[in-house]
Amino acid sequence: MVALSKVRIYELAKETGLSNKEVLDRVSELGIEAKSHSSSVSEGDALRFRESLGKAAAEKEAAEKERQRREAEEYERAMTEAKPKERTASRILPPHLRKAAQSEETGESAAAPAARMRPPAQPFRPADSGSTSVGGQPTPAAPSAPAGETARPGGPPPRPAAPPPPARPGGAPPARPATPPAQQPAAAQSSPAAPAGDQARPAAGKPMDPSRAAAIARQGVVYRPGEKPPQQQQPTPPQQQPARPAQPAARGPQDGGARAPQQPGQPPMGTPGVATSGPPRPGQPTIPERMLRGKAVEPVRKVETKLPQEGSGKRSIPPPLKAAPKGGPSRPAGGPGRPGGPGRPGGGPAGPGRPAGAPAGPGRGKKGKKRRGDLSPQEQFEQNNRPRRGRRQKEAVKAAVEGPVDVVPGVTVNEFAKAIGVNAVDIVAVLFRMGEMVTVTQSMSNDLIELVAAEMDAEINFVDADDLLFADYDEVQDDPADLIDRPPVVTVMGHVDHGKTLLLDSIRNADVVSGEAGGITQHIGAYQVTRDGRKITFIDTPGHEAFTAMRARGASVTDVAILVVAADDGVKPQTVEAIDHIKAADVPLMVAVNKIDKENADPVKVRTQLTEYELIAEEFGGDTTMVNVSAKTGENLDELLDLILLQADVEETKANPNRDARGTVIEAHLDRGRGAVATVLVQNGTLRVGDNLVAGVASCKVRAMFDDVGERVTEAEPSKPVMVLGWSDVPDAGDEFRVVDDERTARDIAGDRATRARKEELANRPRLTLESLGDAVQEGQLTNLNLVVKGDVSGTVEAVAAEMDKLDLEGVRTRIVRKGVGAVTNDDVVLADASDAIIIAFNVRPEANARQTIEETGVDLRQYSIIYKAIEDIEAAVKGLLAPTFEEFTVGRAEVREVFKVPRAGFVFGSYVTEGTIKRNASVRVVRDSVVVADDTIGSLRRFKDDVAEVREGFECGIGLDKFQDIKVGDEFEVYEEREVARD
Ligand SMILES: Nc1nc2c(ncn2[C@@H]2O[C@H](COP(=O)(O)OP(=O)(O)OP(=O)(O)O)[C@@H](O)[C@H]2O)c(=O)[nH]1
Repeated sequence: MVALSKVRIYELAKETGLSNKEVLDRVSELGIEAKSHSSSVSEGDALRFRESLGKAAAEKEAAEKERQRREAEEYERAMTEAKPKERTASRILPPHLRKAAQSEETGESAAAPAARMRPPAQPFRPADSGSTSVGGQPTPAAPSAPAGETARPGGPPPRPAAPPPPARPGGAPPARPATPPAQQPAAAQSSPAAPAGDQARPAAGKPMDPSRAAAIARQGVVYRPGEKPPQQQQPTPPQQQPARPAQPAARGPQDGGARAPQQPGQPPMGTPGVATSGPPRPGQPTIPERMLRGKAVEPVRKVETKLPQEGSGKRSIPPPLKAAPKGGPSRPAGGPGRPGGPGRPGGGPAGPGRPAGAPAGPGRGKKGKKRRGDLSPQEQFEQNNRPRRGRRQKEAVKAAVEGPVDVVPGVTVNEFAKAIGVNAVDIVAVLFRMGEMVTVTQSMSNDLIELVAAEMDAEINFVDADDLLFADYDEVQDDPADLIDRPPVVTVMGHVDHGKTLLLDSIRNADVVSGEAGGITQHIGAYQVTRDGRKITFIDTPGHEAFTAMRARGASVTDVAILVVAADDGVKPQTVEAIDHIKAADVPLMVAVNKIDKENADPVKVRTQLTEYELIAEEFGGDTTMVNVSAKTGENLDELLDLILLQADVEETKANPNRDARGTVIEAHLDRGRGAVATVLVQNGTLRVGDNLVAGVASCKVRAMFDDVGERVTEAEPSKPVMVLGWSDVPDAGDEFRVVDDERTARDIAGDRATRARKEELANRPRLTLESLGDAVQEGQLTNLNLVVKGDVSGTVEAVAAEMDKLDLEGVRTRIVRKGVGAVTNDDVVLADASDAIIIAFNVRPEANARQTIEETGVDLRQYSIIYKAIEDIEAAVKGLLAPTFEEFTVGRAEVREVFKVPRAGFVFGSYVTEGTIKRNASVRVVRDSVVVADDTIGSLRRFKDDVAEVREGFECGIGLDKFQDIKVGDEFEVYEEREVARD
């Protein structure tokens, strides 16, 4: 501490990085008298002033350090424990995606990514005011100055209360030795000497991403409001370094994690070559950045190689460097692995790059070292942040899973990403480039899945969910010894009134009359008759509609199709349709030429007509069995049955009764007394009472079974139709039923299917939107326009509701199904979905879960801030004249984590991009607690010290707004743009 009796204002300004005016204002607030920059205050007052700045920052930093330390540990542990692929997937998930992932994974794996998102071991250092840095003379760093020497730049001695070197910048005011620019490089170098551990402990107590604020602050981009950091020097922006820092090396510190602590006397911004141990520089990717870059192809390897650095600050300290080979231009030693190294040669010729002989930091990929070494930091930064195209994209988006991947149609982006071993964010990015805005929880169409797969070189097979579910069952081949003949299953089809029903009845009645079956005939959708001791199963719903409906559901139960053609009527349109369906199903066909008892019957003509459809009777030399019958008299019905059995012999209809049953629901209905009942046809295995079934979205524990004559049975062998009781719900005809292990499994599977079915239905259901209003009105489909109105204040809501009521919409009546104050809630969306309503939101936004439901349901949410605009839109929409061909799209969201005040530049809001992309000059709304509080433009966008055009999801940035400055931590920036949309 240097005791000074008097300190001038300008000295304090220089020391703290504030402008003279700001210092004056502050001392004035503290009741200290000072008129101008040359006024002096007592050392005691100066100390009060410094403390007023540094106290809060110091406490904050301490907390931040502790948190980051924990995160760094967690990160390392996670990286060590996690399997490569898991790491790949989770690491790069931003917080809001991590949350989704957490629901699917273990708490630990979900937590790991969180830690990974922040650069570890970065104590928060309030940015230096920049007064020195901005104008900082790019003094070449003392090339090979010994660490010790460099550590203490010759600059002015630290201020009295200066904290120990490594410690807190933002901390005590005294902490800042106002190091003259020229000496700062040396100061920075001192940092390597500091215990790596210190640095490795991330700072931060900020509940919200302190590392980000720290990173930004360290870069001298922004400052904490009201907490002017003590004279913390800014790391030199790479681009200002005389000698280009070798990027890979420059990244070392970060990668390594255990950074050399930053000395109070850190090099000022602008000082070339500084930054070795300092915060990440523009060109230096933060950990999340690196993760993103490395993710898809070799994410694990990349990170793993860096990890050692991170934690190796202590275990692999390379020997101090005298001089980097080739005078390594500013290869910042800062790597954790070289705490003792002469930190940074500020670009000096003898920059202590990698210690001689020291192995290249594991964190430096070959590529980085070779290809990026010649890039300036700025170039490298741009390369890091540019949209993934070309080589980088190619690397980044390749599927990590080799070989074909089974994909169930309708998978979400998250699920698909997991399946092919990439990060969901990559898929979102790929789709974004294709012009598709999707979120990770959204389902992908098959087309999109194929496109993404092609883009990422993933080989995929579309599979049915059930195929996967019951793959084990299906893989078990029946032992031929277990196979027995099963009754053929017959379906009757033909033109209307040609006698299908009578034929079925006659066959059955003949059978009943024959006494081969007892009990009272029950129409359960199918029945069995016996002929010469062999059974035949008839589906007793005639006509090809049922046959087709079943086929449409994937059911294939028919072994033989009987085409009924009335001999007195010949081939008719539905005869032809039936032929087509039977052929399409590739089912053996027999023709029953019916009504031969009638006088005008002409069976030969029928045969002749059928030849046109490639059905040549055997007696004509063809291979189609045709029998003349009379359903009325029963003539030749026995022959028909015999021929059916013959056909079955040819087809070899066999099954294995010694396994769990599977089959098809023939029909089902809700019975008043017995609940849901379904007739099922067992196609393989044996169904027993007590079995647990799942069919479509229904599950069943078989309570009881009845056969086609009403007899209670305890089991049903192959081809036996039985009515089953015990269903949770009414399954659909054509649903396949399977036996599963237990009731819970059955319920779960059915529930999953129901959810999936609902999603599919919603995805395919045309939603009422303002764009589709006109058409709906014109088609007479819409007479009531339901609206849900939400607003920020009740006055607005009432005004909107009143205006909507007054709308003259040409016969369409508006009906406000709900109005209220506050954010659009999930329930609002559910209500809108159920009532096919459009949501009008005035200055309010949907809550997170509501947003998700909107995505899932497709409910149209319209956000307005001007009432007449809403009225105009709805009026125009009803008239089918909705003019705007532009629609507003939210392109990104960012959460404000820190607010900084930059002298002469206003406020900068340290933010984390939670979704999409934040773009400079883009329109932005400030949303606070789901309420829009401002509409503005992004005036500045920075990554560290660099102005950038855009910042993507998962990255931190500093955002400046053109007008609105009253931003609070926790506010959300909703960046939007208007895009031309195709009108239906
Ligand atoms: N004479 C005679 N009449 C028959 C014969 N088969 C059916 N019919 C009569 O033809 C009419 C239609 O018979 P259905 O069995 O209802 O014909 P369908 O094909 O089931 O008719 P849809 O159910 O409307 O498609 C009835 O009046 C039957 O009595 C037959 O072999 N001889």
